[in-house]
Amino acid sequence: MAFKIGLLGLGTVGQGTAAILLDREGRHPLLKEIELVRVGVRSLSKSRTIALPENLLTTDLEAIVTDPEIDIVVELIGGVEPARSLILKAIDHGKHIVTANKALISRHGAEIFSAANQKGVYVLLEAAVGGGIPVIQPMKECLGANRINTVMGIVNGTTNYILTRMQAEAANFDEVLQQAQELGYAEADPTADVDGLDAADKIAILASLAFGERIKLEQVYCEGIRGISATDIDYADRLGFTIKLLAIASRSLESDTDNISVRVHPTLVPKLHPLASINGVNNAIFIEGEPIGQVMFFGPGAGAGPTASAVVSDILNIAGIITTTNTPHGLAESAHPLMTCTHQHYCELAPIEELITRFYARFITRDLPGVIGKLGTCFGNHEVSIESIVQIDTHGKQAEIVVVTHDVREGNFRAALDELKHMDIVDRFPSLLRVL
Ligand SMILES: NC(=O)c1ccc[n+]([C@@H]2O[C@H](COP(=O)([O-])OP(=O)(O)OC[C@H]3O[C@@H](n4cnc5c(N)ncnc54)[C@H](OP(=O)(O)O)[C@@H]3O)[C@@H](O)[C@H]2O)c1
Ligand SMILES: N[C@@H](CCO)C(=O)O
Ligand code: NA
Repeated sequence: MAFKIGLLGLGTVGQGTAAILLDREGRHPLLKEIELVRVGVRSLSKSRTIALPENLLTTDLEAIVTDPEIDIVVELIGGVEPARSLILKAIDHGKHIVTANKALISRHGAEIFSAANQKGVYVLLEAAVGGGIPVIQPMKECLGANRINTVMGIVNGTTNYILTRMQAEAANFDEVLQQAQELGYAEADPTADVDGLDAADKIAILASLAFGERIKLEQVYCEGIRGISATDIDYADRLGFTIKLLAIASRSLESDTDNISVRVHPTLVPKLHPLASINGVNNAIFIEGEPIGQVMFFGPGAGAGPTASAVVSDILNIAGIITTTNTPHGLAESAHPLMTCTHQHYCELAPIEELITRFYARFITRDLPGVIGKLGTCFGNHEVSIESIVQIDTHGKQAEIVVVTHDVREGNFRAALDELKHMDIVDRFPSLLRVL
C-alpha cells in the first residue's frame, strides 16, 4: 500500500469514511493504494456500525498525528479543541490533512493554512460545506476563471428540514423541532443549526473562496429560524414566496471599493427561484459569476455516506497529486496552486445597515381609517419604497398589515420602523424578513 491514513474520530462521518476505505471494489482504482492504519476515538468500548480490522482503534490521538508512517490525517472529531491542536501537530509532522470541520476552519483557517503552506502540505475540506455536494473543489478548480459576485445557498439541512415540514403541515417551529430531534435530524442542543451559526461557518468558508480574501467570522451577520411562525409561512405562500434559511455572500463591484456582504437569515425566496424548491435535509449552493452566469450545486448536505464521499474524494485528490508530482509522501515540494489556500488578507465586511434588500414586514395596528396611509408616509419619509401593502386580516379592533418593499437600504428601513414603533396606531411588528 502506498498511502497510509490515520483517522481521528469514528462517529457518523468517521464510520462512513472507514466503510468506503475498507470496501474498495468498483470505486476508483487509486483507492487500492490507500490503507487505513490507525483510528483514534474517545471510547474503545463503544459499539460501532462498522467492523474494523484488529488493533486499528486507539485513544492515543497524539500518537496518530506524530506517527512517521502516516501520510494523511483525516480529522472527523469536530469542534475546536482538541481538533485544532491535533491538526497543527500533524502538519508540523508533515502530514496532509482532510477535515469536515467547518467550525474549526471558519475560526482558525488562517492559522491552519499558514502552517500548512509553510510545511508544504495540503488541507482539504470538501466535506465541511454541503456535505457530499462537490462545491469547494469545483469553486477552486472548475470556476477558477470566473469573477464571482454571489454565492448563496441552503447550507444547513436541519433548518431546511424544519422549514419544509412547517410549510407542508402548517405546523409551528417548536413542534417540528421536537419531531426533528426525535428522528435524529436535529441535535439535542440544536443551537448551532437553528440559530444559523453552522450556516455562518459554512458561508464564511465559501465567501473566502469566492472573493479570495479571509473573512472574520464575527462580522458575518447571523439570524436563525426560531422566530418564523406558521402565519408568516402562510402569508409568504400567498404572496408567492417560500421561506428558506439562506446563507449569502455577495460582492458589489459598482462602488470604488469592493463592498462585501456575508450574512445568514431567513429569506422569502420567490417560488420560481431554483433555491425555493430545495426541500428536506437537502442543501444547494447557487453561484453567480462572470462569465459563467448562474450555476447551482444540489444534493445531500449531511449524513454518513454523502459526507464520507467528500472526505474520501479529498484523500484521493491528495494521493493523486503526490503520485504525479513524485514527491516523498509527507512533503509536496511545490504545492498544486489550485489545491492550496493562499489568501493573505482579511476583508472588512459591510455592516448590515448598508445592505440593499427587499423586506417583508407584518404589523399589528389599530383598525382605523388612514392607518395604511400613515404607514406609507412614514416609509416614504425614510426613502423606503413600498412594492405592496395589504391588510390581510382583522382581529377585533386590530388589523394585520403586510408590507413588501422594493430594494431599500436596511438602515433606512430600520429608521422607519423605529419611528413607527412610537406611533399609537402601531401595536407591534411580529415579523421582519428579507426578500430575495
Ligand atoms: N454528521 C454529518 O452529517 C456531518 C456532515 C458534514 C460535516 N460534519 C462534520 O464532521 C465532523 C464529525 O461529525 P460526526 O457527525 O461524525 O461527529 P460524531 O458522530 O459526534 O463523531 C465524533 C467522533 O470523534 C470522536 N471524538 C470526539 N472528541 C474526541 C476526543 N476528544 N478524543 C478522541 N476522540 C474524540 C468520537 O469518539 P467516540 O466515538 O469514542 O465517542 C467520535 O467517534 C464534524 O466536524 C462535523 O461538523 C458532519
Ligand atoms: N448540522 C448540519 C450537518 C451538516 O454540516 C446540518 O444540519 O446541515
Ligand atoms: Na461538499
